[in-house]
Amino acid sequence: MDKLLITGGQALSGNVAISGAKNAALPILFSTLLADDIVTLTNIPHLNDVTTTIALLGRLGADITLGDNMTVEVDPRSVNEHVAPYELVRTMRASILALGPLVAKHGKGQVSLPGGCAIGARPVNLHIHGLELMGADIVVEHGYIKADVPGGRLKGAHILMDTVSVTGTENLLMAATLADGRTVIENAAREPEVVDLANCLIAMGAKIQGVGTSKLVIDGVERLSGVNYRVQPDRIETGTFLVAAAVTRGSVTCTHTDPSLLEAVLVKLEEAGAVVETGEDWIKLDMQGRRPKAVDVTTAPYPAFPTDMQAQFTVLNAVAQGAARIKETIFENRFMHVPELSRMGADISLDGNNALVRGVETLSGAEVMATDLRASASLVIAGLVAGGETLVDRIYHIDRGYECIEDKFSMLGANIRRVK
Ligand SMILES: CC(=O)N[C@H]1[C@@H](OP(=O)(O)OP(=O)(O)OC[C@H]2O[C@@H](n3ccc(=O)[nH]c3=O)[C@H](O)[C@@H]2O)O[C@H](CO)[C@@H](O)[C@@H]1O
Ligand SMILES: C=C(OP(=O)(O)O)C(=O)O
Repeated sequence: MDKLLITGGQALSGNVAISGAKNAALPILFSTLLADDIVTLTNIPHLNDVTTTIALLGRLGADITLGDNMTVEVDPRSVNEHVAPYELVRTMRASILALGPLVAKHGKGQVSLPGGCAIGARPVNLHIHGLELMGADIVVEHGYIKADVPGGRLKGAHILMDTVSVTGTENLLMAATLADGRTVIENAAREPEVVDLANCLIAMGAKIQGVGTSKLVIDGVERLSGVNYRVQPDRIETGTFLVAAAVTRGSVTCTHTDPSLLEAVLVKLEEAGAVVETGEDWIKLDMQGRRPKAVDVTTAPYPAFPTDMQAQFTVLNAVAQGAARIKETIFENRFMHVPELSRMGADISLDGNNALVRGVETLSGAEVMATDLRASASLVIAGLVAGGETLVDRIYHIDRGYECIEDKFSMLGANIRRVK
């Protein structure tokens, strides 16, 4: 199993090109199932989750061609299978996004219940309930969600989401594009990845109003066409590199990104003492050799501070001047990086969904275990600033969501390499 070996102590400096967004690429790849023609996607990141999604689309019968520079061409006309099997779904929760398109386009679909996940229970009741309101008959048995639409076509419905759910909104949005009549999704997620998906669907011919707001109004159409679509930059990868720059007291410019997607994160980095400059598609962070100041963080749905940046800010606070509180409001078990950071010398007390982090002068390198995607990223950042060597085990989590992470950090001057 691969591990990352990091010798800490270098201030990061230079430019890093940000990849396409994992959490936009995945729903957009699944949305190709809705089309009647070839969909060509660009800026698709080279990640394990993307490979899994492509394998899943292929298993359903789609014809997939990989081009240069991570261009993916999906021809969904050959789809003849409607079951997303456990062996593929278990590695990636986003597989649930096959359900809405299958049911909308083919009138039936079966998706294995995504397996247990490290950061919380993550039920899919909102996905199921929304599809039921649109007329699908759904049973959950033998570990599968089995959906069938009497008459073959979903009907428009009024759906009030109990909780803001990103993939829940995406699944129902995709389903509604081909339903008969109007669907209204209230309390919809406003995350940029939902917006990117909606824009792709609109380019395919979908009729969607309220994009980027908490009320989506979708008038179903008979068919969606093929399209050429470029996936937006990854705001979480961007934020991860910016925090790494801040923690190592360096100066890094993220290119090929979009500062407008990271407002809450940039505000917190400035509060921590970083000098942040932005252009249309770049962000430069300069710590000017100074130690960051501790910043309080509360995670919440977009446009508030993202849960996917919480672990990285835990590390920032762990080496900052002062103490700060981190409150996680989205997932009930998203502090698994804390015991590992404590083994590296961090001073963090946990109380339910609150962490009190008291900054220490230095962390010390240790063997640590990656437990989930962003927790893993936080351990890498900790390794970059710690004294001595850090060995991060179980980095298959990182490979789900960060493209060539060791190459990108190496180019910024980090001493990091992949070992077997
Ligand atoms: C592939 C993808 O895009 N993953 C992102 C997505 O995950 P994901 O879409 O799984 O997260 P959700 O937005 O659905 O989860 C938000 C909260 O709603 C709860 N919930 C969700 C659905 C449901 O049917 N019932 C229910 O109770 C969840 O347990 C959680 O407490 O949004 C999260 C929140 O921004 C991010 O951390 C993930 O990186
Ligand atoms: C939690 C994440 O992903 P997933 O929803 O795919 O587990 C993430 O991207 O941080």
